[in-house]
Amino acid sequence: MTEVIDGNAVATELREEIADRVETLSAAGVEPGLATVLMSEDAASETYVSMKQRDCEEVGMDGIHVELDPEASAEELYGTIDDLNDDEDVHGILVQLPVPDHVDEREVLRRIRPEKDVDGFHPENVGRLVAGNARFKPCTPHGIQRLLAAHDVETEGADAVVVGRSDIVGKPMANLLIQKAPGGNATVTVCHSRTDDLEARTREADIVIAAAGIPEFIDGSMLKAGATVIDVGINRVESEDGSGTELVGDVAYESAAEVAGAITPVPGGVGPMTRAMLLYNTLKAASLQTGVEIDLP
Ligand SMILES: Nc1nc2c(c(=O)[nH]1)N[C@@H](CN(C=O)c1ccc(C(=O)N[C@@H](CCC(=O)O)C(=O)O)cc1)CN2
Repeated sequence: MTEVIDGNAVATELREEIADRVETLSAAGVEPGLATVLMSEDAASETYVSMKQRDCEEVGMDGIHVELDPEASAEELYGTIDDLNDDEDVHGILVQLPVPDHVDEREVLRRIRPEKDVDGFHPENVGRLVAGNARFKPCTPHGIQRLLAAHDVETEGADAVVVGRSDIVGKPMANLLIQKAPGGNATVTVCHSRTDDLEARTREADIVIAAAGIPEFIDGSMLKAGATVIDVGINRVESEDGSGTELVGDVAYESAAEVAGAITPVPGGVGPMTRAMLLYNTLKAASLQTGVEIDLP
């Protein structure tokens, strides 16, 4: 029987533990604050940001939301980041990606103070992660590590294939999986659009992380029997009956579930964990910035 890895369930448990730590900080006079910045009219980005704000409310964090016109200048966005960097009540800053083409994304990520960079995308935080001394692990790969642990999927000695090499998921995921640390010690292959014979690699893998951004790219014929399959894709496509749109992952779920030992659904798999790890990083940021120690969950 294929095990369904329920991200909503694991995220709910983690949120409860985070809410408990928020109370501890609050008793010490610290209210963790997360600022989200949206410079886009993309419906998906708007949804993700409002979900993040709702999550803050649920765990008792202070959610601050700034919305900028997508036509506004890059300088206006940089000014907003500078103000949030200087605001003592803001412990974490997240600029929802992607930003408009006229804005230099690298400059945006460099501009956020590394201590408030709860995405873990600032070059200093990327360097720390690669060196095995992460301040903030990027939310999606960290969430995947937590999901694997929650379902007792052993990474040590496992052959893992990461399909996708983005800065947000593929690269940090591969880095976390090779680290000499719990949730690491895997042998990792990173595949991408120029990889020859992708199937030959995925068929050898104990763990497949699909983060290519291509709807239903990985199917059952590409998997080893019993493999753990983690689907990072969130693609909105026309529904088969033509009645509207639906969300599908990078994995063809039905066909993959016939072969896999364990698999994440879309929605309800990796997405909720990405958001839960953002709360985790904000909690950690608040603790580090104020010197109030807590037991991170
Ligand atoms: N600054 C950042 N921007 C973006 C990131 C990021 O980590 N930091 N990641 C992605 C999108 N993303 C986070 O913002 C994200 C995507 C999806 C979900 C989620 O909860 N998905 C739900 C379904 C939601 C729906 O109904 O549409 C699920 O999978 O169950 C959370 C976060 C790009 N940008």
